[in-house]
Amino acid sequence: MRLVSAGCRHHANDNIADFIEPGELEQLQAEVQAQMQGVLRALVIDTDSDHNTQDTAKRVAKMFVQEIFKGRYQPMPAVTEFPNVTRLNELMIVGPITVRSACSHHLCPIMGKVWIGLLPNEHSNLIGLSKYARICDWIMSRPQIQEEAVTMLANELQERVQPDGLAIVMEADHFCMHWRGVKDSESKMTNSVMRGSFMKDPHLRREFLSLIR
Ligand SMILES: Nc1nc2c(ncn2[C@@H]2O[C@H](COP(=O)(O)OP(=O)(O)OP(=O)(O)O)[C@@H](O)[C@H]2O)c(=O)[nH]1
Repeated sequence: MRLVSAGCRHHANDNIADFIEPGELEQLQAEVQAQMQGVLRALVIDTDSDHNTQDTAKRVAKMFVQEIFKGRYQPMPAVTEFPNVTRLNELMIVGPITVRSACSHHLCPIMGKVWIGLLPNEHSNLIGLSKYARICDWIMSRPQIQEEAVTMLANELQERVQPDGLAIVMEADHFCMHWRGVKDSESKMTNSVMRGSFMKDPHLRREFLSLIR
């Protein structure tokens, strides 16, 4: 309700941490548990006598809220920014960072890897290496589609680091294609975002792409 009156978008891959008051996340998880119990009932699973599913609704609610979709409910991880004192302006690459996400359409897992390339300038902020993986995990721990996930990650890094160039490549397995539906277990999705000097300079782009192979 507060989200609606504030005009705040709350799509599957949006973060709503600013609207969660202390104690509300526990209430939200309890509501997910109750609704999940209803889903199991609708699936005609006798959770009273089936010892394997007695606590499934509780486990699934905890998994959604505290684990696999935590990037919707928790604030962005703290990121310390350091000034670029030595004026680094060479290509740097972080990766492969492991990606664990889920597709917005079927809530099936997306498992993959991300590579991040940055060309800082003297005004850029440098952030600790582990923070790339933390920010990535925060963005990916939501129901996503891959195209929007890489754009969200790029926007977040652009804002923090303000580099001259930013490149992101993501390669992932989509279990909605492997496990169900078309059942094509070999195909992967690869996409990229190239900004600033990676867009303008084909040599830089080639150097990045050759180093991540
Ligand atoms: N573009 C894009 N599509 C995705 C992503 N993850 C899953 N999908 C696709 O989203 C589509 C959802 O399609 P629908 O036709 O509405 O659903 P469906 O009938 O269950 O589709 P099938 O998977 O073909 O059985 C499927 O083709 C999925 O493969 C993603 O990250 N990006």
